[in-house]
Amino acid sequence: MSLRVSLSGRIGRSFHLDVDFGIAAQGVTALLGPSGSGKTTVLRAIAGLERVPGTIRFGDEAWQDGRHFVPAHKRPVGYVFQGGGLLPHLTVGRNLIYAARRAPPGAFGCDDVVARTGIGGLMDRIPARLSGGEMQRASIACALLRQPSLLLMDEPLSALDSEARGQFLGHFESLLATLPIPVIYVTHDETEARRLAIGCVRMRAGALDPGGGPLR
Ligand SMILES: Nc1ncnc2c1ncn2[C@@H]1O[C@H](COP(=O)(O)OP(=O)(O)OP(=O)(O)O)[C@@H](O)[C@H]1O
Repeated sequence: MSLRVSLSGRIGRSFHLDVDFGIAAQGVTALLGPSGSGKTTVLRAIAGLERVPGTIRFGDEAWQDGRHFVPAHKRPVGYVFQGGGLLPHLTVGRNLIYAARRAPPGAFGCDDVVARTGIGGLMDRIPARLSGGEMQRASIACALLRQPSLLLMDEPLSALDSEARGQFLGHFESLLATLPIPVIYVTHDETEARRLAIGCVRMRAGALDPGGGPLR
């Protein structure tokens, strides 16, 4: 299902967000822009974690409009944060069970998700014993087991050094390309966006960047 986002309002004392864009029903869309341009705020608004005036529609459902605001826990959204989002006291396997137990029935089976993310050998590890790349793969697995209809990723590779990032990008490329749901991938790295995404939304200072153009 496609997503339509139209938001306009002030965040805090001085930041004004004003965006209007749609993304395709499938594939990866990069949300690109310099630091402080409002990318995370847009992602948080889509997830229902931030209230910004405007409308957000997913397929024929209104997640927010002038009258309704669907709370975060009722939006079928998976969210992968910069440093991962695993519960630190649980092993990877227990994190997966925890994520799956709280989810509705859906398209992503446990074996399929473990195979896609390549984390079969990590089940008994606690998050503190994972590398940055392993942490991100396990976080993606947890996000998918929550059976999202839309996956949001906020600079998932930013905590990795450049060597790990290079190694991980290839794996990530095939993982994201085969997901049957739309993905919004926040980054300020044009190369990363070009490798992973089929389209992009560019932001600058809280608005869409009119001079941004397509991925290059
Ligand atoms: N809850 C808030 N209260 C006040 N200001 C906020 C809030 N959330 C974000 N901001 C401000 O909004 C602006 C955009 O922040 P945001 O994190 O969305 O940018 P970003 O493009 O994701 O940046 P980065 O790439 O550095 O993560 C910043 O100036 C930030 O200080």
